[in-house]
Amino acid sequence: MIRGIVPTTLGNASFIRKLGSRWKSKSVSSSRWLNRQKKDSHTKESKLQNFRSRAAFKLIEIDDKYRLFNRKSKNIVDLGFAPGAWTQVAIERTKSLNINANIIGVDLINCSPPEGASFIQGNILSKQTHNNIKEFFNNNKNHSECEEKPVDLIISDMMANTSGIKDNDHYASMELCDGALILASALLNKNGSMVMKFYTGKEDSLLKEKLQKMFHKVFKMKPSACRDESREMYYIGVRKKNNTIDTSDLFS
Ligand SMILES: C[S@@+](CC[C@H](N)C(=O)[O-])C[C@H]1O[C@@H](n2cnc3c(N)ncnc32)[C@H](O)[C@@H]1O
Repeated sequence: MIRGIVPTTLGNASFIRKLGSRWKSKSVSSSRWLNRQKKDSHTKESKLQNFRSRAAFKLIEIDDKYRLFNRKSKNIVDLGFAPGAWTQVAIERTKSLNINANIIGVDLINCSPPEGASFIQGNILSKQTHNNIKEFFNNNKNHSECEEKPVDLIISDMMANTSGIKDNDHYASMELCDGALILASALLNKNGSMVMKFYTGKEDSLLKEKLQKMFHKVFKMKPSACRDESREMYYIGVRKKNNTIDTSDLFS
């Protein structure tokens, strides 16, 4: 288990985009009573089912629809792991398929993984974190020699602390998605899949285009476990086209 790897500074990563002047100010929408009720019922249910957070239900819904966990899901990366509910779902779903999967959670904040998973503390916008993930799979081989890349599935629920300023939150989310895509281009197997959370805004279709360059099919989904007023949404990229996808193609 790798723990306590201190994140390197954001500025060190060559691929970090400069957000610059795109950051603009806008007001936040208020939450509605009905939504709060829905959230509360998921929170109660997550306690009943011993999930670390109600986020578990979002992944369960996505997987029920798109079957991300399958017999090939032997090596899984959970980006934005903390507090760990998605990893709990990954452990449950792979066990139910009789797969002894390597599951590694990655997060900026330190957090103990549930039994059956490992954890790296790191920033997805840092090259060092990508190297640490690669090293984890080099040391925990669970794939056949014919597979060129070590990862079969990337699940990303990453979200930076929201500011309430829609554009800022959107661009911060796009940056995290780019970090996840760069990881996928380097480590995800041909035919591997990916789910990523994003905060909706002007660059949604640009992100979709990048995913379409990498995956055979791309779907958009807002699980019912998300609050209606929330701008969070998920893209699901199914079956990576090639082992090697040049990041310069993605970002051109
Ligand atoms: C909504 S929470 C994830 C909940 C988690 N999926 C679960 O089921 O418990 C979003 C997480 O993304 C993490 N995060 C935000 N920016 C990140 C970054 N640059 N690198 C890695 N993790 C990040 C946050 O620290 C936070 O824990």
